Amino acid sequence: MADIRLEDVGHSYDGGRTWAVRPMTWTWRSGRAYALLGPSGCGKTTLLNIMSGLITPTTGRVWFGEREVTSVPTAGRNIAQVFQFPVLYEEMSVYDNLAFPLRNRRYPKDEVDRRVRAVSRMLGLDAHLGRRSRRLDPGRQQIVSLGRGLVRSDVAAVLLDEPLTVVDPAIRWTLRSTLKEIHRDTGHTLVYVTHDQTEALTFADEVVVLKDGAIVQAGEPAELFLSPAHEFVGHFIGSPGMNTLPGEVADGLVRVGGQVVGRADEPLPAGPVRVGVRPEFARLGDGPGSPGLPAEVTAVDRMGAYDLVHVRAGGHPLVARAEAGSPYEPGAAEFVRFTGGRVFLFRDEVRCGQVVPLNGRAG
Ligand SMILES: Nc1ncnc2c1ncn2[C@@H]1O[C@H](COP(=O)(O)OP(=O)(O)OP(=O)(O)O)[C@@H](O)[C@H]1O
Repeated sequence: MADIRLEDVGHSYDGGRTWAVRPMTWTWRSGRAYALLGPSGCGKTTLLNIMSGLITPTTGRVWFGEREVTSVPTAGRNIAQVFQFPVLYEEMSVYDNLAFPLRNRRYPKDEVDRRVRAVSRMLGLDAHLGRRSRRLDPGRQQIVSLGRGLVRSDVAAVLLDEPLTVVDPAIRWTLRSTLKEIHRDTGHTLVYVTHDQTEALTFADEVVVLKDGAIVQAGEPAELFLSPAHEFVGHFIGSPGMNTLPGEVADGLVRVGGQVVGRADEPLPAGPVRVGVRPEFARLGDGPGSPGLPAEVTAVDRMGAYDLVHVRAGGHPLVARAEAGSPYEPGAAEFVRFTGGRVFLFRDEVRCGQVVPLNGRAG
């Protein structure tokens, strides 16, 4: 297996008027499990199809290790692909469907049997191996398709395009951890397309966030949560997502609604900024001294495990997270303190700095 490298790769469906995938240079490292995460229409499937060879990109070159494959069709790329809906031979048994990709590559018979049974066991298909595939419900057929994608060990990559959509939500969690287990076992390079942050964060070693055809940030799940480099990542990841408040920087001070929140950690030209803080790092009740703002509670959502406290701070709505059963009630005046050194400044959606206490380090 080798890295898959996209060199200035972009794709337009309309002769260059708009880009479904904007020209990008990016490497999928061999053996890693990636989630390709983004909203509908951001270019995930197009990017996946460029890797698999279903689409020849409008610009740029695709490399599998030292081999350029830009114009090589799918069959010549040694890729396994799993789609949103089942793709299998309905008249064949589940066993034969799983064995098909191996027999096709002339794996020895006992190796075929060993691999089919290993994948079947992990995906919970043992009781169905002898059944004709068309007799299975669509969810289980999709699990067989997943098995077909994972059964070979010698593929350049396994590309999965929203593979669990038709699977019963109750078993999606189990399947995601099974996929991780299979990944650990085989060391495949996996690229898993999803628009669901939970799916991405629970599955991947690395999450690649795509917006409007461009990668805006890639990193481990914790990094995307704790240190969003782009406003979109702050909003799209987290539940609820990051608060963003319109603010101003002048002489190193950051203000929201005319109130000083804190100081910018590095020199920034004066002008508007957006101040981003996740609900998890917005705490009520402590006095000034760290970055923060006076706030008035407007509503409290009692979520069971925790409370979400809605406030107006500096004239803008903001959500803070509190312990379950917190004492806050609508109308109460509080101070919302930004904790953990995780208040970020954004300009043109891109992070340009951080807010720190007026005198001292990030609080
Ligand atoms: N065959 C096509 N012809 C023209 N435009 C297309 C075609 N396929 C996709 N597009 C457009 O390209 C952009 C990216 O689409 P793509 O399907 O890659 O996004 P996606 O992130 O996978 O979306 P979804 O999650 O809805 O499948 C969208 O604006 C889409 O309308």
